[in-house]
Amino acid sequence: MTLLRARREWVFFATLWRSHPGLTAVWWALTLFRGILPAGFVVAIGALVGAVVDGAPLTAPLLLIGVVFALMQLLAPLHNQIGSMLGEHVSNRLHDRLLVAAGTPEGITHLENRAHMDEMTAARDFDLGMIGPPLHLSMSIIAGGLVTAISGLAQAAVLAAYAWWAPLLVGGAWLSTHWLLRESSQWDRNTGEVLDAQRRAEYSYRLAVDSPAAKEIRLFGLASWVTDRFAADRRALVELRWHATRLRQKPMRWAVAVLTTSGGLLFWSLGRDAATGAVDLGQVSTFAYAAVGASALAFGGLNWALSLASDGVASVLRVEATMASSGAARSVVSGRTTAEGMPAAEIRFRDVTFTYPSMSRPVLDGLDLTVPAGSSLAVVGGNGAGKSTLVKLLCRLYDPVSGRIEVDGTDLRELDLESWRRRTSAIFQDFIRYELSLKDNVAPLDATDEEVRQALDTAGAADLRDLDRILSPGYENGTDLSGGQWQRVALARVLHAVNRGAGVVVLDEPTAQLDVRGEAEVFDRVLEATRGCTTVLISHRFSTVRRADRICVIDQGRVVELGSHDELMALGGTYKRLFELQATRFNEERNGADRAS
Ligand SMILES: Nc1ncnc2c1ncn2[C@@H]1O[C@H](COP(=O)(O)OP(=O)(O)OP(=O)(O)O)[C@@H](O)[C@H]1O
Repeated sequence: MTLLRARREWVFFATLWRSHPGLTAVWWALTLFRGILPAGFVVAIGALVGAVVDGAPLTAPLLLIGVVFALMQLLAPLHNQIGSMLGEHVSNRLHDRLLVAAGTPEGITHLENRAHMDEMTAARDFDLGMIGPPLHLSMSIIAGGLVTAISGLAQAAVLAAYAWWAPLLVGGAWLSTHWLLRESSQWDRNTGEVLDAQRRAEYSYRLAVDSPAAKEIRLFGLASWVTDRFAADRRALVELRWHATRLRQKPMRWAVAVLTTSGGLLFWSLGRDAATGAVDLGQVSTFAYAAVGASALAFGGLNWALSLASDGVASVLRVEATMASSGAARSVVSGRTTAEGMPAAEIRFRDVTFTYPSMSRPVLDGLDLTVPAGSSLAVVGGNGAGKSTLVKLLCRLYDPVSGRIEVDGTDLRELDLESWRRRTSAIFQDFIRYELSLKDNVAPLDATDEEVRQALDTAGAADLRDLDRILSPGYENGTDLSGGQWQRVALARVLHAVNRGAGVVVLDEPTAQLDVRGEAEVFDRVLEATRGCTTVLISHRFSTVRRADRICVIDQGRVVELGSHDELMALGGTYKRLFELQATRFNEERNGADRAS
């Protein structure tokens, strides 16, 4: 029983039941009923032939044949409909569980780790039709297989009325063919090869049909390249499945030989008994039809659709288990101390070292840094220096590998994560452009129109007034914004959180897409609105950076310079060099523009 319970198929059927017991009960009842109908049909045929031979009334057998025949025709579409509804229920339930499983871990490592991503790919695609039919369609293929199996068994049972050995002969042949062809009904879709092809196919598909990549794809003439990649990956998937589930020649020959021999023996015996009069003509008809019907078991029964569907369900459940137990996914664990009002004194990075799980070299390597509460700190450094990583640690999307981040002397890991995240607000370099209304883009959770407008005004987006307008041209009355407008909306999101009580503000390249005048104006307003907050600003624009109370330069995972703009200029180090380089460029460009005009 334990072995049975561990089987994917068992888990699949148990999931059906848990998703909708009522529909599952009806689906099983119809499966059973449709399965035994063919046995009723062969018995009715025998009764009709017997009545003709005996000259008995034909009404009852004819009526029976009519009823059975009508039921066989009517129940199939009804069964498919119920199976389809049940499939929808199950996939909705599994999608819900998958979203919860993926969204529950506090950190984001699980979404970046190869092993977890493999599991997520397998789980997420269970219903997308990328490698097999979606669940609502699979249900009728699975039902078809079960009906064939039950009908074969029922007709084999009818054969028991002829001879005790007849069902054993048919059953033995069936078991042999299934054993011989066992490889053809199985496909391990969770191999790295399959999952990579699946992920690539899905990605190529999205590149081709989603709008973000549309411009580049056209401009670089990549349309057919993307289509070809998609076609190749799909073909690879189909081929992988074909190789796994195709009927193999040698076992197939053996299966045919076994079936021919067992069928030959049965019909030879039936013919001999009919000739000697041991069985009458009606019985011969019944047993002959039953023998043919039972042999359908040989190739029918449980099929690849069940294997695929069970695999998909098992993947979702496995993801749940991984998310609940995996060290990587749960590495960020909430503490208990409330972060209300923090920081009152300072945030301090103490000897912090951090390495991404997929990398061998640390990004931050013994970094020490103190940010006084209520002050602003700008972080500068070359590309890949670790600036964004620093603020991701501050937001506790990851935890340091060693060292600690302290808020007023308390390790960040000891703070209640929810209250710390309420205290923190951030705009990341790759901020999200939600395909939602303007209001939801600024304040996805509850907020008054007035609050949203105020945040938009401060972020320099006062011209965006229609809060209900969806920011995607794909919707009725939807629209799109320019890059700079989007950035102002994302800034408004941060400012709204500040208005709601966030005291730590992370601004990762907040003005990269604003024009020069807009940048100065918006940034002044943002500084004003976040006065009193502890602000960490990352920017390559020194005109923005110099406004911060203090500036730190990061190199090789450590702070190499720290001080105010004037202090760092006086120091004459990296900051001064970078600042002057940018200022010279800016002046050259401006002079060029002046001369041109
Ligand atoms: N999720 C990740 N997984 C693995 N490596 C990562 C990840 N994110 C960043 N890195 C690597 O960490 C290093 C630091 O990245 P980070 O984004 O912190 O740099 P940055 O200083 O913000 O750079 P930029 O100025 O280009 O934005 C880079 O080498 C990058 O390749």
